[in-house]
Amino acid sequence: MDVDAVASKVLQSVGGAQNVVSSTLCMTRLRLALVDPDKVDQTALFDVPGVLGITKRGHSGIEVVFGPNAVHSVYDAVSQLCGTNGGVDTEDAPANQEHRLKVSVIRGSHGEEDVGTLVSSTLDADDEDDAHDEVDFLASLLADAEEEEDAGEPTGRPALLVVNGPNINMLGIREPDLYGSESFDTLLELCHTTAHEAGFARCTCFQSNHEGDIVDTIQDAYGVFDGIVINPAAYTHTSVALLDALRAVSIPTIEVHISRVDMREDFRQVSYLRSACLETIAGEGIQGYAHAIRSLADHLGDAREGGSPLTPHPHTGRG
Ligand SMILES: O=C1C[C@@](O)(C(=O)O)C[C@@H](O)[C@@H]1O
Repeated sequence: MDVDAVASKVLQSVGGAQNVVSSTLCMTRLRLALVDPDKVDQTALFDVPGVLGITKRGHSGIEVVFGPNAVHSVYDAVSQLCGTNGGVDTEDAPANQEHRLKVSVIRGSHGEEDVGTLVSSTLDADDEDDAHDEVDFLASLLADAEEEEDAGEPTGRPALLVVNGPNINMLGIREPDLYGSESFDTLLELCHTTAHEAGFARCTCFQSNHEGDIVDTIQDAYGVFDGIVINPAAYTHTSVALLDALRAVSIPTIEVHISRVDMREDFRQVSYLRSACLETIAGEGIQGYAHAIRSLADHLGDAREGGSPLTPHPHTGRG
């Protein structure tokens, strides 16, 4: 990944360096506070190599998820282009910069010794198996980003958008008895890994606590993404606007819920979006997203084999 190019594309997509008030980073995300949030071109941001997801923050903040490896170098490059040093959220930032440089080494060299040492000192994994899984995941993200960047032309494989509604970013903290103890970042990793394995060329994850932002994202997906997996969260039970947005773009969509909504309060039994979705998957924890992604891949594959046209894809030429 050419980090300078990535940083410059990120800045262009958010309205230029002059639109950035401050940049900070945490373990996996670049956090930008903006002068004018309307200048963000979300579609362009989704297209930046290495971007795993986007989360809106309040009125004028945006978080761009790069994963624990790439985020540091992108942050440095962004800070340089903005002429700021930004700041580090010390709560969850790694202890020192040496570690992140080591992480980038694993992409090329998979010498067991290097990896073991590297991981035990950087990723805080509980045991060696976890550490190796984590390394494999990081390496696969880098490989994906590079593959996309190098290809620079249509792959013929579909692009996936994963949308999460309000409070899903609180996974792991939020009512763990209902939603499990895995974090939102773990969910993002799962979506990326599964999408890659299922044959998607690209997987972009978006989360917002605001209904209008989700409507905008679904509209912007038209002509850009071939399939959507959505957990509308509480908007499931209230939002005609999200239903209309899905109908407007008519992109094949699967609805997913972490908990068993059908066994909960009466008001959760209603889904305004269900009629615009191919399928609803509920009660499988975060693995429900993996199920939904695989099912969507099957559907898109069947649609192609059966000769039914996928959504036109003027942007990338896919579909
Ligand atoms: O926020 C959520 C999460 C949810 O969509 C689920 O994933 O189980 C179920 C919704 O009722 C709730 O408002």
